[in-house]
Amino acid sequence: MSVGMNELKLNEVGRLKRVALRRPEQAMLSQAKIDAEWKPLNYHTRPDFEVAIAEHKRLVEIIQGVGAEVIYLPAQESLTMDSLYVRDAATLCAKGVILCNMGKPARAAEPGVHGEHFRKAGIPVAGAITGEGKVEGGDIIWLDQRHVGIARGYRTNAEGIRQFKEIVGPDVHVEVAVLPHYKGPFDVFHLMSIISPLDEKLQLVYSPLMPVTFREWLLDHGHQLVEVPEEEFASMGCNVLAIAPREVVMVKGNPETQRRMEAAGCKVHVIDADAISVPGEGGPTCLTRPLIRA
Ligand SMILES: NC(=O)NCCC[C@H](N)C(=O)O
Repeated sequence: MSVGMNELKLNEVGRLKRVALRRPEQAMLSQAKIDAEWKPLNYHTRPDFEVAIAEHKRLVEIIQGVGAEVIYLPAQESLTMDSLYVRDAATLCAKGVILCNMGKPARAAEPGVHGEHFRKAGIPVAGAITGEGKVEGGDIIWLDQRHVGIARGYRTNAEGIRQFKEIVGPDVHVEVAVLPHYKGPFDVFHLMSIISPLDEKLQLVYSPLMPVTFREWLLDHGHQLVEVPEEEFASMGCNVLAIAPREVVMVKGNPETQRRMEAAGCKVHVIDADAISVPGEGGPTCLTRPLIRA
């Protein structure tokens, strides 16, 4: 089936043309807010506000380096500093943005703020996950226009997946990856914790925690896998943002993963992320909500 003229191109690897972010200044607001929130939100350590601002600026420069337009999401009283991780509150379908319904209760207000801002900016909102349905954007990867992977885990439930399928329609194959318990319901463990697309048929994966059916499905569809070594999983080696095909942003401290991606022909930008990624476990994919890709 051909892609209609006004359909969004759905993939996670095309050159970024438009992307939404929220700066630490609007998500974290101040060191006092960070100090009040980091433990209740289950962060590993206390992020430093000034370091976060500097690290985020560098990420933005890299993204703008491929010509992407950056849209900044606003601050809002109802948001916690988890709102830095803008990917999770929305996902996409061919007709526009789908607002999510967060599996982490403390993040419940985020999709509403995304929606309000997108509507004001003229970005089409095509649907929303509601009621008992839970979906977070980090649990969804679009492989192409007609194939999408979604995780069933602690952040995305069966009712959320049912609603997502209804919104994307019968022409899209939705492959469900049932995640393992791993560290339990209070940890953050998304589909994108174990897979990051690098190119159309090239995926960075952490196989030890991959559902067998999902891994086999990728292989059956001709995908090649670059493996993250065990010692680089906890340091977010597997959370890598493609800003163009085989051009990626990764968190520093994962040299073997970097070497393997370079051996697969990737250009790798390494960012310092001691404040914006490591404490809250949100890597470059979580920090960005791509809206338009080539
Ligand atoms: N897509 C992602 O993996 N997002 C990371 C979100 C981290 C945030 N501290 C959370 O627990 O939701």
